[in-house]
Amino acid sequence: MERQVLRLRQAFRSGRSRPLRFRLQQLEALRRMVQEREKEILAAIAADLSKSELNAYSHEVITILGEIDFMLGNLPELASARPAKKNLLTMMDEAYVQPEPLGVVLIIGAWNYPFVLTMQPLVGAIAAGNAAIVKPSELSENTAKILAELLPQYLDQDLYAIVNGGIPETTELLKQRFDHILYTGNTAVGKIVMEAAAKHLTPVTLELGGKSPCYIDRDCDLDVACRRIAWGKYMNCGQTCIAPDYILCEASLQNQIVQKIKETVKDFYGENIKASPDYERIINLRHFKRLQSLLKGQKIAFGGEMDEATRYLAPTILTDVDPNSKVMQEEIFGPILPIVSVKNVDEAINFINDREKPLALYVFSRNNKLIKRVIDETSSGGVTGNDVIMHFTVNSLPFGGVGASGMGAYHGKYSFDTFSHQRPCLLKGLKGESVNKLRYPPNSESKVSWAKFFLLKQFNKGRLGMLLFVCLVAVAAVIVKHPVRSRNPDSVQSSLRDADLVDFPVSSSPCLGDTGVSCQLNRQHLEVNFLW
Ligand SMILES: NC(=O)C1=CN([C@@H]2O[C@H](COP(=O)(O)OP(=O)(O)OC[C@H]3O[C@@H](n4cnc5c(N)ncnc54)[C@H](O)[C@@H]3O)[C@@H](O)[C@H]2O)C=CC1
Ligand SMILES: CC(C)=CCC/C(C)=C/CC/C(C)=C/C(=O)O
Repeated sequence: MERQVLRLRQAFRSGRSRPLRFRLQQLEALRRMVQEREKEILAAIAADLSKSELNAYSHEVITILGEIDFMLGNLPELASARPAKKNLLTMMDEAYVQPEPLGVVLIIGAWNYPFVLTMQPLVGAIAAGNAAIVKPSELSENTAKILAELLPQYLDQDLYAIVNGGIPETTELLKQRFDHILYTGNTAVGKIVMEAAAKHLTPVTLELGGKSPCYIDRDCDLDVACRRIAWGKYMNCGQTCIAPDYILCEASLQNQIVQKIKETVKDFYGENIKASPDYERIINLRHFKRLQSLLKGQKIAFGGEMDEATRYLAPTILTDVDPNSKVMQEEIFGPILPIVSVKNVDEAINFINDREKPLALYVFSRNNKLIKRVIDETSSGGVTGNDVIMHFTVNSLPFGGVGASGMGAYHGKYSFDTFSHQRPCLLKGLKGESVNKLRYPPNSESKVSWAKFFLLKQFNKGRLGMLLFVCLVAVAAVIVKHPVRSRNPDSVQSSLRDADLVDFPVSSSPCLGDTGVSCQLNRQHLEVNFLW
């Protein structure tokens, strides 16, 4: 492992991954890989999650193609330096923020969307100019295998590597020094990753899980709400990090919701759900048994059928769920939908705030004010109002958790930023020492006042602004000097001590050219003396 990371680091040091042209070529190669090897990729995802190839395409491949296209279209702008605002002391200088790659990054993916959760971060890492190691989940072994086969055929092998294996391999990888780690998976392993990263002071993005609540208001189109919730809950057999985990609603709505979701499930998957190509299976026996145990002692209002041999668990709804029961203590990550009664929206808000911050929050209502209120009075990684999951698909929105549901974010521009360092650059010339005097020792009250004047003023108006500024100073000089002199010339003259004067090198202004003009500013009387 150590050697592999070293090899990538050497390739990164060579500077090969930095030029825009190279990054664009690699992203195009990745797109070619997805297009040319689509069949193999879809077959692998389908095998891992008992998913139809059509669903594998719409759940995973579309997102990656969209992300690559976004980067190809926006990379020149994302990677270019951005001019920064300046203060009076630096107005003659060049100030900008230059995004730069971090170095060698590690991407650890989860099994539930095994292609998108490894490839989408990789697109960001390549776009930002990094070298990267990708570690797919061992639980989605077919996708892990096909990625190990395909990535080296399309991408630069010295810069991008794939490591397959289980906990021992990941543990070994985590001992190495990386410049960033993006991990997707459960919270317990998230802590392991963060602890390992801390040893090298490596920054982390943690894409974790949690229980994403779904509040249904009394004033709502229940048909629409239930259809959308059923789609997001039972997609991928509930194994979606941002699936609505449970429903909060007034007790009077419970039976209608059960009825409407039941009808929707029939519309979606037919009478024989087991035979539907659109209904997936639980990833493995361990997760199947975990889900089975969550049903113990619960009132099953719908579903509940299961088949251990094929790891089939029917779309299920639990009613009158006790908030203290096991199913309400951990992320469900399966097709079980508990309904918990609350008296009103206030109780729903308190219920949410009494628990860890979730990865997603959903609110259904005709009343936009109520939706905004729930958003304002709670916290979550992301929110969709009157739908579920869909904020994930908008790549101009950052995707990530908060609190226990994670830290950092990615997708689109946010991926680029996650894998970049925003480097502040200030380029000064070697002239202007007369102004610099105010920061050189020995210090004085006067210099501090001038430093305040120069540093606390922003100046970003370009050459024309500069000219205007100089004119203003000149006008100020004329206006201030004459009236003050005529009122009390002695006090002005006596206050013109050396300590109060700062040379202002107008002559170094590019807009004035080398005129030899400079002026002295007197901080106490706003006096300007031109020295020709
Ligand atoms: N925020 C997000 O974008 C997403 C979050 N998730 C969350 O992920 C969870 C499901 O994924 P998991 O079952 O955790 O996936 P998993 O079992 O595939 O583990 C995730 C990764 O962690 C590694 N890993 C596992 N145990 C480890 C250990 N002891 N030390 C080091 N590395 C280890 C695995 O090799 C794998 O690459 C859910 O909680 C879900 O909500 C899932 C998808 C997306
Ligand atoms: C056709 C369509 C709008 C599909 C939506 C696909 C989608 C958003 C799937 C969820 C993706 C995902 C990676 C979830 C997760 O992180 O668990």
